[in-house]
Amino acid sequence: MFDSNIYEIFDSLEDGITIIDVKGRIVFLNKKAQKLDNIDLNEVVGRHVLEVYPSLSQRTSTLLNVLETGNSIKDNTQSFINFKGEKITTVNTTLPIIKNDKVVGAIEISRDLTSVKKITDELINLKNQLTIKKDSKDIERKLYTFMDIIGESNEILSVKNIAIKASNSSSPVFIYGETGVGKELFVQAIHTSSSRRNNPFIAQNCAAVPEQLLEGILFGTVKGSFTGSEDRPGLLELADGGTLYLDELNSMPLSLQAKLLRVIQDGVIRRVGDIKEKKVDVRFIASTNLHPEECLKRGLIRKDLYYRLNVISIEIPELKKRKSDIPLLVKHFIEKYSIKLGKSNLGISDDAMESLINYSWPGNIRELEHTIESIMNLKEDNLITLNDLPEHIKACKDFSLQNCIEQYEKKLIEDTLKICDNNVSLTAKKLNIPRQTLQYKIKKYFGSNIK
Ligand SMILES: Nc1ncnc2c1ncn2[C@@H]1O[C@H](COP(=O)(O)OP(=O)(O)OP(=O)(O)O)[C@@H](O)[C@H]1O
Repeated sequence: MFDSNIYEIFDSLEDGITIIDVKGRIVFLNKKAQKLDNIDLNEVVGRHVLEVYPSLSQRTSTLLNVLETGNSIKDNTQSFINFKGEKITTVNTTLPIIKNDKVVGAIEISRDLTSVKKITDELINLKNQLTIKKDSKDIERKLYTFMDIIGESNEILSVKNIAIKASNSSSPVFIYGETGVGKELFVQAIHTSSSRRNNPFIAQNCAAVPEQLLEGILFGTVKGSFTGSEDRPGLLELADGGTLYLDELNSMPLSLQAKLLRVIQDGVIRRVGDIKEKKVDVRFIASTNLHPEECLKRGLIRKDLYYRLNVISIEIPELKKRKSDIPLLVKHFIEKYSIKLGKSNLGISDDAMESLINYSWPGNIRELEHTIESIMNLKEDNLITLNDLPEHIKACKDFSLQNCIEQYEKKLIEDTLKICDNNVSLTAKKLNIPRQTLQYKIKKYFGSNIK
């Protein structure tokens, strides 16, 4: 049917390839397809598809369907038990082979999603267990509250303010913020402060699972909705009464976004392949780490869905735009990992802190947390110094003369105040400067007035 060297190319592919002729007889299975089905090409070549795969019928075989209609079938999820008894899940695209305007066969390309499907099934089971056992003490999942959000900058306080208001309602929320800024932290805090706090909180990253499986994960499936499917609730059902957080919404296929919009508007869901509808009461929170305008411009998010979700809008600023929070966060993570690693609470030198403040943190708070964690794992003494920092952060120390003089001045004032028992007049006398000048410098360096 094809040039002989194309079969060699097919054999080198990661996807399974199955080819049948116009009579439905197997012409070729590449190596991956033989592995998926646990079948030897020599045993099946020339035999009819239904003879080789007795669990299929004229109606359910996509290859025979395509042969009959001449139309291709795209992204069809299929789960089946192969000849070794293994459960295999593939996503298939089946195309007619046309010569001189006539269908002379069909080709099926199968992407192996077995391991991904296994992981997503386990994930749903786990989320299911968490929701079912929400009242039992033995499986208590600690969700974040507003108390866990560290930061006193105006930027973070105004975001917190909006989020606290959001927790008083059940309206949808749309959150935008770069990766690692704390979106999920805020979402959890909104849930735990809301009236839904005793009901499920479920988070799903839309980019973490293949598009073809996402619909089943969200909406659930019924037996027979696709080959090998099972009766299983989706996350929308599991989140009933609670909050569903959809992270990286821009990775959700547009067709699924349309179905989601219907759920938000009508409050009813239908499992994949089901005819019955079910009422659900879910609070929706969605987020993206790409600016919403950009998502709309690139057509990654449906406009109608965006406007429906953006009832309460929250934008979490990057860490570099709220540098005054860095010292607090650093201290918080030092404390956190001191407890976790069973170490005494470490200190941090001024120049190390200065580099941490000056660095731009493209990975935001997650990067800062990992940096502190990794330093603390290696640390043997009690003070984090410039030398403990990774080179790219260390390089952020400000070596300008003005800064060096200021750092020296700060240290000198600190030491003299200590010697003088925090008596400002005595310290000023010792440093030979007017008392008011000293008071101004104390405020500048330490942010407080020492009497
Ligand atoms: N203000 C904060 N105070 C304390 N910890 C924080 C704060 N913001 C973020 N974190 C911590 O930083 C890490 C990353 O936060 P989170 O997962 O909420 O970020 P995200 O914006 O949802 O990231 P992504 O977009 O990659 O999903 C978490 O360990 C979280 O606890």
